[in-house]
Amino acid sequence: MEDYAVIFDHVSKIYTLKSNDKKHKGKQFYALKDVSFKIPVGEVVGILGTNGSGKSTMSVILSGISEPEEGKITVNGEQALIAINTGLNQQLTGLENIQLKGALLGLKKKQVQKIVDDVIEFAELGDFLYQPVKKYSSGMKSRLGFSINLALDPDIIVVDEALSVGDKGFAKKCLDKMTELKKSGKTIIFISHSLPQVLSFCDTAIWLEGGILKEYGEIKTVASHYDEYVKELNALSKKEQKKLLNKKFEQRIIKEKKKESFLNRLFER
Ligand SMILES: Nc1ncnc2c1ncn2[C@@H]1O[C@H](COP(=O)(O)OP(=O)(O)OP(=O)(O)O)[C@@H](O)[C@H]1O
Repeated sequence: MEDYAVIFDHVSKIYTLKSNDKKHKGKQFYALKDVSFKIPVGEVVGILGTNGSGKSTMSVILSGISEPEEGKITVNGEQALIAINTGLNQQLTGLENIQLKGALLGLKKKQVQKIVDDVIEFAELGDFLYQPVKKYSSGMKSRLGFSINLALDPDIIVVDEALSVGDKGFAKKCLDKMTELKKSGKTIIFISHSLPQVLSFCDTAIWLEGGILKEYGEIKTVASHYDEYVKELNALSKKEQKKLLNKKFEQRIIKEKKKESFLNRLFER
């Protein structure tokens, strides 16, 4: 088991629909349904899937922010999520955010100072480090979040679209850093809408569709199947696409339990 960084064993995540449509509002549905896989230590895995397929849900579960309703997750090592929205406190300055994170993790003063030094060097925020985060651009927030989480030196790194914001120069710097971490044997789970980025960076891929795991395997194979699927989907008219997606979504809604019939109860006895 130690050979695996992450094990998902029949994991399901259930959300309540917030939709305005009266038919479904308040009903529960599967954001992830019965997902099982094992990620070996040191593997770099891409998560692929169209909009709403469950990628971000997977990232919050993988990083321990949210718990699944069904199934079991085993994580061997410290994990960290690097995302656009990294849960930074908007009222606090960049520096105070680092200190807060350090305090929450129970780090010593020296360890916190090391993180501050690393962030100053990597995030290139200059004097903004002493400004409230609410004054930051989205690129700056992502730089701060990325740098803090990297400075914590986690064993398992979950990257959720964070590399797609900010300027090209910083995105390249992040990608270089990720490549360095990949070489050092870290387990990386990479969520991105960009198929070329996933293809060039990952060893394997998990393809999610409608909350279900469609495929997990060698990157080139999964990426080509996914690409074929997206092309087929895009070839449909907008009306057909909508109809298909609605139909697929209906299948994720949890139907209310049917009332146990008198006959069923009779036969169970
Ligand atoms: N907190 C929440 N409460 C209710 N529904 C949610 C919540 N978070 C996500 N969802 C819904 O769960 C489904 C899966 O969403 P998720 O964000 O995981 O998909 P995704 O693959 O990351 O999509 P995208 O590529 O558009 O970011 C979607 O239908 C989404 O609307």
